[in-house]
Amino acid sequence: TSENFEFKVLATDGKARRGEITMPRGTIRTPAFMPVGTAGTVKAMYMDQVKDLGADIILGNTYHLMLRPGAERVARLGGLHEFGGWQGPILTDSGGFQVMSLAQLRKLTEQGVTFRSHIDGRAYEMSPERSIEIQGLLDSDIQMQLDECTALPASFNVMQKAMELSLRWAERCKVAFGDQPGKAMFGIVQGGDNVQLREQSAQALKDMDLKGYAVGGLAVGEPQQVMLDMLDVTCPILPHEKPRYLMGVGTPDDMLKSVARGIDMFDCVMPTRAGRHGLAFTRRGKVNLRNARHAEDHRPLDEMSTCPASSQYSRAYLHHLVKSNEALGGMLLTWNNLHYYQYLMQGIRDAIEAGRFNDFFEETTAEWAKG
Ligand SMILES: CNc1nc2cc3c(cc2[nH]1)N=C(N)NC3
Repeated sequence: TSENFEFKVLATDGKARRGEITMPRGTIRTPAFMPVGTAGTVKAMYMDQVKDLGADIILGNTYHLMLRPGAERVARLGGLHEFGGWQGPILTDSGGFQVMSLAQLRKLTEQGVTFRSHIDGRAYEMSPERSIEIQGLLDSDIQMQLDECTALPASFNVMQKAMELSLRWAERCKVAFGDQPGKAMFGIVQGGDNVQLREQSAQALKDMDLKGYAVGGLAVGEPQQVMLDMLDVTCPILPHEKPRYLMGVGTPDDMLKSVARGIDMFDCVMPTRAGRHGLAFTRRGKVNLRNARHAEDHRPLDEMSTCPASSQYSRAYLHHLVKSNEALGGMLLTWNNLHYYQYLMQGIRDAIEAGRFNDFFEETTAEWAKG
């Protein structure tokens, strides 16, 4: 660990990077997958399990936590780490995306966004300054700028206005964040699916000399190739020696292809949400435990896995739990899925170090097809 925020690229293989971020609360091995802990909990998991399966950092959401239990309340209770029992680094999203996707009666101006809570309809306003203030009250280690997320498809003009507003908000967040050595504030590249806007956004954020850079406004329903094309444009402009975080991504396939284009950090609700809905990610592809074909299949999901959820329960039992909507079903599949995601990230990190990422990519995708 270090009293500062330091990112080092330890090895490269093509555009793929193996690195590490050292911070006071711990070291983040990259490429990294961050389990989503939206409301201060990784749903259906104990934090000890999350740690044991290899996660170095988790994600929390400003939007959800400011509505409930409230940022000032979390601060009075010692901050998010103390509150939820996660002692490693926490990255918090700024609320930009969640306000646009969850809140009601949103009104966006240069100053910020006003909205009503999707929980109880109470009115709130969120400015870049307030978002950074909330993330500070949560004692977040990596804080995201407040940005305007446009849904795709959108007109050039809409994407341009949102990208330019997000740049002005990045400046205001940088000022509001100030100088906090052991913490970081990341900018977010916007620009929709437009090459020029993406280039402008990345270049302008690079000139702000921030500690890290997220690529946002993607994984909002656009085809995977559009997302990958935007990475091909954005990553080469971003500074080599700063971490790159692709927000909201993604499936194992998304992550392999994004690592190949220079991405270092990921977060996605896929493994946890899919787990609660009966979908298992395994080294041999996806397994839908709702399917009747598992009803008398005594094999575990993956007998070779070191995760008990994957090796010590039959598919038949998991099928029964899922069909019966038993709490244990979501618990075991969430555990399996997060374990698989960390197993995949470990394989990616090892492969880059060994200079064999392309081979790993081929082997891994071929194994998924085996089923
Ligand atoms: C699930 N897809 C997804 N795309 C995102 C894009 C963004 C984000 C969160 C996301 N999640 N948070 C932001 N503050 N901005 C961009």
